Amino acid sequence: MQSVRFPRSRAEAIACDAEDPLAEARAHFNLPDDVTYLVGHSLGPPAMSALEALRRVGEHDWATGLVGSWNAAGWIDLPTVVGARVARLIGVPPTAVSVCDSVSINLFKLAGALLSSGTVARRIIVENGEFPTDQYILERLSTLQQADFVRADPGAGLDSLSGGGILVRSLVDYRTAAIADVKAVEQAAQRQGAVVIWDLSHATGIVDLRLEAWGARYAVGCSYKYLNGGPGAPAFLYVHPDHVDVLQTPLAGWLGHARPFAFEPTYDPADGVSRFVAGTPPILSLATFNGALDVFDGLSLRHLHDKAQALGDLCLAAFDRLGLETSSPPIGHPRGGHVTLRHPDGYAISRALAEQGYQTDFRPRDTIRFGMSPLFLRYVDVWDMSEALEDILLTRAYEDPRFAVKSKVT
Ligand SMILES: Cc1ncc(COP(=O)(O)O)c(C=O)c1O
Ligand SMILES: Nc1c(O)cccc1C(=O)C[C@H](N)C(=O)O
Repeated sequence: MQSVRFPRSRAEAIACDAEDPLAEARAHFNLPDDVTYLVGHSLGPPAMSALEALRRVGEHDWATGLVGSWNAAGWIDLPTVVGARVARLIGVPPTAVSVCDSVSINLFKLAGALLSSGTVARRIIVENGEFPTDQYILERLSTLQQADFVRADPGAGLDSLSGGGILVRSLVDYRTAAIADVKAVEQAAQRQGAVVIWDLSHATGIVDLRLEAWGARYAVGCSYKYLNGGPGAPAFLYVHPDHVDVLQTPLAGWLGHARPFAFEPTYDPADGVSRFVAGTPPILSLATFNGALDVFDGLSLRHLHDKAQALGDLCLAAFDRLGLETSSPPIGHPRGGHVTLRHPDGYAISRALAEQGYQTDFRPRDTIRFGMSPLFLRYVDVWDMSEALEDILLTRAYEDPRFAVKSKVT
């Protein structure tokens, strides 16, 4: 599976970088010299092409083109134009994706539309341990729509599907980076007359997704992690074209209307997944995200995933050597783009690492996440980080009281 050697020394790590078929992608980014960025699983850094798009949309399209840019710069079509680019990365037809709103809102719209479609039992199943917004949004939606809400144990969502319903599942777990077997879950769900909405937030741009081939019909996901769309960039929503016509979004906004500029008093849904665009898109963010996607042109998701996997294995080997515990799939086993380290002093250790320029993040109660974004991270970065980690643990530098003070965003 991996096209790279496993480095056993710093020199070998440097040699791996020299042979890396993705090495040139790093030149698309302009990261600060004193930072090793291991948080691409939370907020991807800006590619130069994203910053250029942001400048262009602000200084040219908005400043000069003014309102005419809705037509001249194609703003009005951006949700579907950018959607087609995302579609390639998740393995679905180009017309099957709209870029709009946040993951939270897209989940609400999609699950709400399915609940009222009459095509599936009025029951939503979410596993405990799913990303909190998924749990909150779906529980509230169930209350609003008077549907059953079922909380399943982690990994047991499928067991709750007899009788049908809507299972919401992350393709890559936000804590452990474990990857779901989409094809198997879809087959099991479809056997029971149930449907699955996939949350692709931690999967898009890092896993070689083939959603259509795997039988997946519905998904949502964000753009600001491995796709590097920028903070607050709009999310996306996928519905397979064979299943979209029966869906009515509960947020029937004018830009999801078949003829928005006819200004008709009653709602008539647009064709296809465009009906899920509710109100005016955040054009500055959407254009920036469009620019960010240039980096993926001509790149193979397979290569990206293989490199993330190899970097993660290197990191896990260091944890092993240091006697540290992980909750991520072990060396050689498929996982998403990050690896975890579990330690009772996890927060303080992540702060101590940050002070040396190694940025990671922390999730309660004891988990540090190390993002392995393959577009800009080098083998030598992971090697050096593991040496810094070893030093922090040996000297107990993390016990400095400064590192106990929690910041608002961790
Ligand atoms: C799996 C998952 N779903 C949803 C979200 C949140 O989505 P949003 O803030 O776009 O609603 C995140 C991260 O923020 C996430 O990791
Ligand atoms: N979406 C975020 C935000 O608005 C602020 C800070 C972090 C985030 C994140 O992306 C968290 C992330 N989804 C996670 O996996 O924890």
